[in-house]
Amino acid sequence: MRRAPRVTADARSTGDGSGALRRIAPHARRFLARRTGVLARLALWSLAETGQAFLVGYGVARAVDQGFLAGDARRGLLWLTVALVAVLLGAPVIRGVFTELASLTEPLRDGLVRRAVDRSLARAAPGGSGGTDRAAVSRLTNQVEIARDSFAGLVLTLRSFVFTAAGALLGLASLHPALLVVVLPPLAGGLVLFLATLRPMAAAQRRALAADEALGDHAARTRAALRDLTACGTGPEAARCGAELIDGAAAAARVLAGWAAVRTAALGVAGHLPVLALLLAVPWLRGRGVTAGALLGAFTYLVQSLLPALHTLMTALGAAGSRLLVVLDRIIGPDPEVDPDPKPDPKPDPKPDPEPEPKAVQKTVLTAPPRTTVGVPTPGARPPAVELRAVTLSYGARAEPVLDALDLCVAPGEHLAVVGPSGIGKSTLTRLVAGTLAPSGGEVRVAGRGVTGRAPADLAALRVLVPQEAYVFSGTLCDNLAYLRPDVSRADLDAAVEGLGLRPLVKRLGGLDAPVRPAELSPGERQLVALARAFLAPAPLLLLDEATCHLDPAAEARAEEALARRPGTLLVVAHRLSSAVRADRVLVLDGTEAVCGTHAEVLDRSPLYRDLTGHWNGGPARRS
Ligand SMILES: Nc1ncnc2c1ncn2[C@@H]1O[C@H](COP(=O)(O)OP(=O)(O)OP(=O)(O)O)[C@@H](O)[C@H]1O
Repeated sequence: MRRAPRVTADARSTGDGSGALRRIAPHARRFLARRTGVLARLALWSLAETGQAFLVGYGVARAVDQGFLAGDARRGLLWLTVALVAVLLGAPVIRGVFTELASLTEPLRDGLVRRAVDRSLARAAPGGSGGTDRAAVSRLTNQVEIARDSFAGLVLTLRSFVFTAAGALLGLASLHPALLVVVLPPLAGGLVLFLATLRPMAAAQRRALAADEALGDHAARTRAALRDLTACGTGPEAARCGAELIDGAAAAARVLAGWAAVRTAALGVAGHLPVLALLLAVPWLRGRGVTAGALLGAFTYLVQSLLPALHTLMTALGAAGSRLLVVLDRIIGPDPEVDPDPKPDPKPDPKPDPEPEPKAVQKTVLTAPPRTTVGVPTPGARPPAVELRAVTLSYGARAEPVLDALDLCVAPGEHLAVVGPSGIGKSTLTRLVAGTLAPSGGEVRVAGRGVTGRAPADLAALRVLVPQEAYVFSGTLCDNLAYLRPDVSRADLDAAVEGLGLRPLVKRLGGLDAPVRPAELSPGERQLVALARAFLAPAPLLLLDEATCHLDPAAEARAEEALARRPGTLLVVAHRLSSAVRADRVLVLDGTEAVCGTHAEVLDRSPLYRDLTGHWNGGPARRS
């Protein structure tokens, strides 16, 4: 997998925009990669803006030099008409741009709403972190709209700035290269000054949003508990707490306003200095043969094209850009409900990066610990239970890979937990190992045999995959349990029932030979049946893809321990910390960097794992 520079887990909490950027970037790349057609059409419309920007200044310069100053008023008017037509052409161009823009912003809005609803439901559902997700209302309404509007504004202005600036700078160069020498330095200086304010501004924006959500949450809680507060006489305390939150929100808004003022100052410098520089440099430019028309054209470029585009860009990037980053991070990034504003970890990262790999080989090699195997199996030794060699998986020809050059080696008998944020590729990995999905590149081997293209019956002999939604068919309970091993003995069946904790269900149904009506089983019971069926399967490798998500922690622990005791290898997509802690090793997928090791090792090496454990614990992560 590609290695990214190490970013500490607290980058998000300290409000550092780079942490949010790192989390958002893969999603953004995937989103844009799926819309190359729209982007190409936008670029085509925008090219017209380049021509328009070029013609406006060029027309004015030629009108003066070749027309009015040369005594040819007709020619002058003709060039001015060219400039005027260029301005008027802006209307159909903007119409085309807006038509394409909707194809970018509406899917973004729909995706964010889906994500916010999913997260809220996951929190509220049994097995989720529980509680009412009050901030969801803010995310679903206010924040999604902010994201859509900010994104639209950003695309509009970024695109307009790039294409207009290209046209204007081309025009300046075509009038006289010396004009660029005068105009470019103050312009670039202003831009750099402005860019320096972006990070602190994003941090201030994040704190303002967090304060806003905390206030909303407090108001909702207080309203719900009004009777109790009055009965217990703790109303004044709740009011004091509310007042503190209001003060905090006001302070955050003031800091934000302060940065907005600094940004406006930077905008003033960048917006006016080039004009001033051009005025001061007139004698020098005249000495270099710059004509009066070229000077007038240059002023037209500055006043008409470059500076308005720069002004809009700065306003959009400063306000919409930082707002978009912060809002997207709150909707897509780690659940902000868990840890709205944790304190930064005062301790420096105790360990440096593990031995860095040569830059040319940008992949992560994750081998089993030496006690079980070495990277390359020795002749005669048992092959690894699972082996991934430079495995890459993209769901589309031009889609960003979900897994990128991943190497992994799991020893026979090992228990590996796979963790990572939602949508990172955990199910994709299990499907690749199960052989139901072919990699775009690289090789997947189970027990030393390639799985790609293998017949279903052969695959069934190698592995069992238990997905989140367990399948139970009509028949007897015994039929269901013995499905993958029809010749199973009664003693083994009993061992599976005991081990997996199925006894209460067997009793309720009236014995192993009682008929099962799948609709009458709870999701947890269905999962237990599927797990017991996998427990009895002869295949040496067991793949559980969140297959215990409907079980309570105790039932999950009992089932996983039984499955780990079974001879064979266990690969579990974990959705609770306890599930990862039970495993021999944990594989953390985070899109740009995969880390594998024991729970303690990955806790130390992976900031994402620390974040996840913090989330699972219902509070900030602790180092063990
Ligand atoms: N059949 C598919 N076609 C296109 N994209 C897909 C397909 N299946 C998964 N994806 C995408 O691949 C990425 C990884 O998905 P995957 O289901 O492997 O993630 P995950 O880590 O298991 O997520 P979760 O924990 O939410 O189940 C996601 O962006 C998902 O939208």
